[in-house]
Amino acid sequence: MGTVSLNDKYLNQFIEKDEVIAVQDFVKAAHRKIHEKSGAGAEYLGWLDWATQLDKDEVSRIEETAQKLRREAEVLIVIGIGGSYLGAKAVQDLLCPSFGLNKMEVIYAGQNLSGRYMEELLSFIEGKEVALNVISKSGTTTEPAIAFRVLRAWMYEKYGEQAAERIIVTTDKTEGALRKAADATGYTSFEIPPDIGGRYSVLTAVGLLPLAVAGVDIRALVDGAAQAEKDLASEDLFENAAYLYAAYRQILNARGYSIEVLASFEPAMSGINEWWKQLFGESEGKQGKGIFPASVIYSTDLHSLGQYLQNGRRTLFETMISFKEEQYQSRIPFDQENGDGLNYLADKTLHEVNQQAMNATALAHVEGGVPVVTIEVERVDAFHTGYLIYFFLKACAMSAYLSGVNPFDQPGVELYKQNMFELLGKPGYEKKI
Ligand SMILES: O=P(O)(O)OC[C@H]1O[C@H](O)[C@H](O)[C@@H](O)[C@@H]1O
Repeated sequence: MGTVSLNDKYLNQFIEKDEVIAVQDFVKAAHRKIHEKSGAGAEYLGWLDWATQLDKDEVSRIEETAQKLRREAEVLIVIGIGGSYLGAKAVQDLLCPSFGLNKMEVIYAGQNLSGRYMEELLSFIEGKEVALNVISKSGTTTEPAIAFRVLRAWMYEKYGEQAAERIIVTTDKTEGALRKAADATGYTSFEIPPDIGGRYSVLTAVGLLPLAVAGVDIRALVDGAAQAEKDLASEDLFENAAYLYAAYRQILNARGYSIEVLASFEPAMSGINEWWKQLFGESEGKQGKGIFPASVIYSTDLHSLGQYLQNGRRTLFETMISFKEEQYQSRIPFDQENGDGLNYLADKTLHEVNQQAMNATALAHVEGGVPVVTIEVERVDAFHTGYLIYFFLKACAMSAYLSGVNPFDQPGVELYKQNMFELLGKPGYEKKI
């Protein structure tokens, strides 16, 4: 079965093979850091073989809980921020129908502090059967904690003590306020492994429970990641597409291409774009280094940011995601009048036209001085999505180590929190502003 591969035909005029060969030794050294767990942040490498090690009983428990929630609720509100929601939302966006065909709605809260968002969400759930899945590894993040407080009050108002049956907690095994709440109230709970950081956690209960509720085949998702784990285990970057992608990124970065634009021709990829931005942005953006992760959805953005990509500052490179298989057969009809002049496309599928839009865009951008690398994904399904996720996790760890930073911490996220606590008068935070 074809899976996920790298196509570098548009890169050849930007990168010589010798340059790639020259980074091979660095890749091997970073590979050892990952596989021998000897690099910075090595205590967060639990994701590396998670998919093959995952306890199948835990998957069954997730599926049973999901079935119960699907029976008892019409809406699941997933409360979380960053790595505690982006992965589930990404996979849901990609695999579930775009237009409300799902019987069970899975929606998100706690990823912002907008009063408007909360008010509209509360009106939306009025009169509906609701369940909550509150997700926070630390159990102390302010945004989801506030959302949980508001929504938990709503749940107890509606269901009384029975509300506890409809609240699922996903958090650390022993630490944090959420773990205490789960232990004290008897909420059903799932553990986030201590050796898997938030942005690497989509294949744990963090992502799997909401996705199972949304109707995603979570076993196939995990199987895809397990396949990638096997396929992407070589230290040789010519045999490991994730490492080759990481090497290309760093070679380009060293030449001043410091912005990477992840481009898809499939609107359902917008969630993956956001997940990918957190993964690479938090992993690499430190010590004054890092490739800035940006994203576009085409054709939409060909008619807005496309101009910049074509003719703006030449500091960006583009990573295009292409889905090879034609899974949807929507065709352009023949029209007798041909008033719009589109009969030359009659009987072609939208997929065919979209593929040509992609080829045309890549050619144009290369001509405009933008290096383009393509990640080809065989088809859109749970298996290939799991594979793609693991591909990016492994590439990200490699790329961060190649640039000399710890892929698994995010020290810079703390400063705004400190300032916010000071401004809001949180006990224990001295005024410096
Ligand atoms: O799961 P939590 O502990 O609530 O953390 C949620 C998010 O918090 C911060 O934003 C971190 O920078 C992220 O890496 C993390 O994913």
